[in-house]
Amino acid sequence: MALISFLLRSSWRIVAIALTTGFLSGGCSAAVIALVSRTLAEGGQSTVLAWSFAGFALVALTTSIVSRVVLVKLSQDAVFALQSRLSRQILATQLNHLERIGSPRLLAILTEDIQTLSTAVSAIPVLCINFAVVIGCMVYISWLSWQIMLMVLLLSLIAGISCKILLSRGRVYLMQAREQQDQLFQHFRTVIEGVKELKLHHRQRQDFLGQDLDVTASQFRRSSSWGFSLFATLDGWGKLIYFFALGLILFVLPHLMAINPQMRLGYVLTFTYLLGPMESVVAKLPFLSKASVSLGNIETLGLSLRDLEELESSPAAATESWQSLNLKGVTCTYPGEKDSEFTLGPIDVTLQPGELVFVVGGNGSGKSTLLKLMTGLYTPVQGQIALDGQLIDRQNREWYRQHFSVIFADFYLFDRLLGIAGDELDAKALKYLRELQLDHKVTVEQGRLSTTALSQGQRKRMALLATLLEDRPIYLFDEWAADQDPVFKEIFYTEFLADLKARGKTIIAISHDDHYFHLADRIIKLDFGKIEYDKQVVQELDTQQA
Ligand SMILES: Nc1ncnc2c1ncn2[C@@H]1O[C@H](COP(=O)(O)OP(=O)(O)OP(=O)(O)O)[C@@H](O)[C@H]1O
Repeated sequence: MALISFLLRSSWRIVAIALTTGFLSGGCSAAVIALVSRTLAEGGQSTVLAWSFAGFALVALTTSIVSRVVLVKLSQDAVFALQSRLSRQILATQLNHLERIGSPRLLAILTEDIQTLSTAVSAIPVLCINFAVVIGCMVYISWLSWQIMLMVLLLSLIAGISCKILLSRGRVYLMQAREQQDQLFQHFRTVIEGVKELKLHHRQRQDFLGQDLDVTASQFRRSSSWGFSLFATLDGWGKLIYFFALGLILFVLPHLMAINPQMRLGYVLTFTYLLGPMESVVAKLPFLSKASVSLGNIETLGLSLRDLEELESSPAAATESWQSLNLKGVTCTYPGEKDSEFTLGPIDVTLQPGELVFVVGGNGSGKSTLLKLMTGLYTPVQGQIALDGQLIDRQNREWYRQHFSVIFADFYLFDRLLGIAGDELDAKALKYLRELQLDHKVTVEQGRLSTTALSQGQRKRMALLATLLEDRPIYLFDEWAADQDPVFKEIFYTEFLADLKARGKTIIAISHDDHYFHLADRIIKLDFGKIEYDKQVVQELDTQQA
C-alpha cells in the first residue's frame, strides 16, 4: 500500500489507469481460463464461446501492455523525481545535521534504497495482473459452487492470516538487515578509502576484515537469510494450502457431493492455471516488503532533512563594499558524550575589509569549526553574526554565504568550474594555471578541467584557481599551504595573499607556518575552543619599535 501511495503522489490518474487496466487484464485472463474450463466441462464447441475466448484474450493482452507501459513510465519518473528531490534536500539541509546522519547512511539511501524501491515499483503492474487473475479464478470457482466457494474462503482466510504473520516476522529481519547495511557501507568506504594502508599492513587488514567487515557482513547475512527464509516458507506454505485445496476437489469432494468428471476437470484446470500467478504474487512479496522498508528509510530521511532544511532562494549578489563582519558571543557545539562534547566559543571577533588574519592554535582547538561558523555553514547555538549590522538569520543566510570563497582542509575539487561563466573564462583560467605552475599539467576548455588526477598539492592549487576565479570578497583557507613545497609556500604567502589583499579582499588563513606570521595584520589564537588572544601584528611591531 505504501508503494501505491508513493506512486499516487506522482499522479493518481495514471495509477488509476494502470490499476484499472491491470485488473481488467487479470480479470480477462481469468475469464479465458473459465471459458476453457467450461468448454472442457461441457464437452461441446460453440461459436459464441470461441468469439468470447478471442475477445477476452485480446483485451487481456492489450490491457496488460497498457498497464505495464503506463506504470513503468510512472514508476521511473517517480524514482527520478525522488532521487532529484533527495539530492536537493541534502544540499539544503544544515551541515551539522548531515554530519550527524553520516555519509554512509546518506549514500546507502541514495543508492540501495532507491534501487530497491525502483525494482519493486516496476514489479507492480505484473503483480496487479496476477493478483486479478487469482481473484478472477477464485470468483469463477465460487460461482460454480457455493460449497467450493466456502472452502476457498476458509482456505484464503487461513492463508491470509498465516501469510501476515510470516510477512511481519520477515519484515523485522529485513529492517535489521537494512540497519546493518548502513554499517556495511561504512566498512566499504574504509575498503575504498583506506586501500593503501590496508594493502601495506597485513595484520591491520586481517584485523579490519575479521573484526569489522566480516562481523557486520555476517550479521547482515544472518538477518537477510532469516528474512528471506521466512518468505521462502511463506511460498511453501502457500503451495501447501493450494495443493490441499486441489486434493480436496480431486479426492474428497466427489464423496461429499455430486460432481461430474467434466466439472472436476474444469476445477482442476482452473486451479492448475492459478498456480503460476499465485507463485508470482508470493515471489514478489519479499521485494515489496524490502521496498517498504526502503521507502520508510527514504521518508524518515526526507522528514528529518525537511525539519532542518534551510531556506533555498536565489540570493542577492554579495555586498562588495562591506564594512564590518561581526561575530558576537557566538558558540557552536558538537553533541556527544559528556567528556567528548566540544564547544567552540563564545567567540567575539570583528573583521574589516582588506584584513589578512591568521588563525592559529593546536589540533582540535576549533579552527576549522570557526571557519564553518564564520561562513554560515554552521548555525550558531548562541550569539549573533552580523554583516554591516545586518543580523544573519534563516532568511538571509544563503545571501551571506555568497561572500565567501573557501578551501577547506577536506576540500572537494570539481572537474569543471561550476557556476563561473563568462567568455573569457578559459583565458583567465590559463593565466592562473601559469601562475600556479600547472599549465603543463592541466588545461581548461569551456570551464572543464582536462584532469583532476593530480598530486594533493596540485589539487589544492586547482582549488585555489577556482576560488580566485570566483572573485568573492572574503577568502578563507584551512591550512592551504600544508601540502605545498617550500617554493610554492613562499609564493602563496608572499604573492597570492598579497595580491588578494591588494585587491581589497579579506583573508582568513588557518596556518601553522609561523615563518609567515609577520605578514598578517592580525593573529587569532584558539585554545580549547576559546580565543586565547586576538592581536594586531603591525601594532605590536610598532609598539616594540617605540
Ligand atoms: N563533525 C564533527 N562532529 C563531532 N565533533 C567534531 C566534528 N568536527 C570536529 N569535531 C570536534 O571538534 C573539535 C574541533 O575540531 P576542529 O576540526 O575545529 O579543530 P582544528 O583546530 O581545526 O584541528 P586541526 O588543527 O587538527 O585541523 C575537535 O575536538 C573535534 O573532535
